[in-house]
Order: sequence, then structure tokens, then C-alpha cells
Amino acid sequence: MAAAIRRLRPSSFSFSFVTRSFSTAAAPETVKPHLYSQKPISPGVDPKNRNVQWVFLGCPGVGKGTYASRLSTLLGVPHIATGDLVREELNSGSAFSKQLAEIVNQGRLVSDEIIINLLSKRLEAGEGKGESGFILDGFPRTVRQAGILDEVTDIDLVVNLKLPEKVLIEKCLGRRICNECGKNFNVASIDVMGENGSPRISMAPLLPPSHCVSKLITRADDTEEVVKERLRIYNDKSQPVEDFYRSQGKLLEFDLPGGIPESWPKLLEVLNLDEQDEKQSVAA
Ligand SMILES: Nc1ncnc2c1ncn2[C@@H]1O[C@H](COP(=O)(O)OP(=O)(O)O)[C@@H](O)[C@H]1O
Repeated sequence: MAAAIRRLRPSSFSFSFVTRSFSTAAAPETVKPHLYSQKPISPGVDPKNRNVQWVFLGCPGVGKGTYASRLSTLLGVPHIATGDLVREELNSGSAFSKQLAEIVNQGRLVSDEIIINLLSKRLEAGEGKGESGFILDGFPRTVRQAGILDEVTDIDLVVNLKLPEKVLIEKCLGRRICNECGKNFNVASIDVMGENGSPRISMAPLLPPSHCVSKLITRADDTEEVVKERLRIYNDKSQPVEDFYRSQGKLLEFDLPGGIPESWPKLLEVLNLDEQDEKQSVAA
């Protein structure tokens, strides 16, 4: 495990919990990367000059991947989804992919060791390509993972996306992936009454273009039974991660008001970002 922790080295620098104003510029060359297993301590470095190190939390189906991916494009940092790393491993035909498939298809979490190993490999590969900063999606999922991450890097912000359970189940069951281009779609048309006085939630389906229609596949773990098990496990294992970050003052709770058209502008607003930032980062 020690080796795994050492290998989980951050690919970038961090800044303190400042989200109201930051730049998307790359970390300046004058800043030296910190060592393994060492908190990045860089007093005097202007937080505006560092790339973000964010985490997206939320139940299965909430849309972590969608919003994390959009923000990663906007901010010019990689979107690293541990679920994608697991699926790549499953498709690789590696020695333990069969064993992994059994766990994932039952909706269970893979071991912290396996996931940290996959993540550290991904971070190292990114580091080799000069990546800086990240938006993590699907990690950490246990308090132990959060503790390990805390030992090796400073997370700036944790966005906790929320939707009622009924919507989560419908969204997971409607999820489709094009097995050619890899894009995600959703065939569910959602219209759910709000609970306890909260507003009604409607989401239009996100339908594929005609050339993807015949190539759509459903994730093996998106059956009703497995989705319910994943939600149970989320409440048991991952909800304490919310408390972990809440106690650090890093948790930003975000109740999604609906689908992408309603939610994306609101999310940008609470993060004090606008689409203009993308142009700045491209120009930088
Ligand atoms: N951080 C993690 N720890 C343990 N298992 C993980 C982690 N991330 C992903 N997995 C495994 O990969 C599966 C798919 O993950 P993901 O795509 O993030 O699903 P979800 O839609 O449930 O958020 C999970 O059900 C779990 O088996």
C-alpha cells in the first residue's frame, strides 16, 4: 500500500479554497513540484496561477461525468473518472479483468488498492504529457480513499451534485453509450414531482444522432437491481466522504434544478465562472 500511496502523486499544484476568482493559466515554471506524499506547501504563490484540483461527488446517475467533463474543457484540466479507468481495465482483457467484472456488475466497489493503482497510473501518464490540475469524478468514494488523497495533494473544492433518488434511477436506466464514438446519451424522459416542497424536476432525453442509434449499448451495471445496490453502497460508503470534506469547509452542495440547459448555467454561476473562461484558456 505504501508504494501505491507514493505512486499517487499529484500531477500539479494546488491552491487554497478560492473559487471566486482564479485564472485558467498553467502553473508557472518557477513553481517547483512538491515531493511524493508531501502536502503542497507553496506560500507566496499566487493562487490565481495554479490549475484547479477539484473532486466531483454524487450518487450514480447524478451527472458527475457530464458536468465534470464540461468543466474540464472550460478550465483546461483533465477530467479523470475512475469509473472510466475501471471500464478500460475491464475491456483490456487483463488478468484480473474477469474478477473486476464480477465486482462491478454486482454494483460493488472495487478495492481501494486496485482503484488507487489505476488512478496513480493515470496521473503518472498525464504528468508525462505535461498535464496539470484535474477534476476527479468517482474518486474518492470511501473515507479511506479521501484520507489517502489528502496525504498526497490538496483538494481545492468538492462539488456535491444532488438529485432525488427517483430521478437517479430513471437516469441510470436511460443511459446509453455509443460503442463506436463512446459518447453518452440518455433516452429517459424525466418528469418527477419534487419531494418535501422542492420544485418539480423535468429532463428532456439526450438522444443520439442517427448514425449512433444502431450502436447504442447499456452498461452492464445499469440494471434496476444493480443501480439500487449502487445507491445503497453510495449511501453507506460514499456519503461519509461528503462529511469528510464538509468538515474541511470544501464541500459545495449543488441541487441540480433539471437537465443540462437549466443546470449548467446555474453551476457556472455558483462557481463564479462563465463560458468566456474557455476562450481565455484557449487563448492563453
Ligand atoms: N473510487 C472508486 N472506488 C471503488 N470502486 C470504484 C471507484 N470508482 C469506480 N469504481 C467502480 O467502477 C464502477 C463504475 O463507476 P462509475 O462509472 O463512477 O459509476 P457510477 O455511475 O455508479 O457513479 C463502480 O460501481 C465501482 O465498481
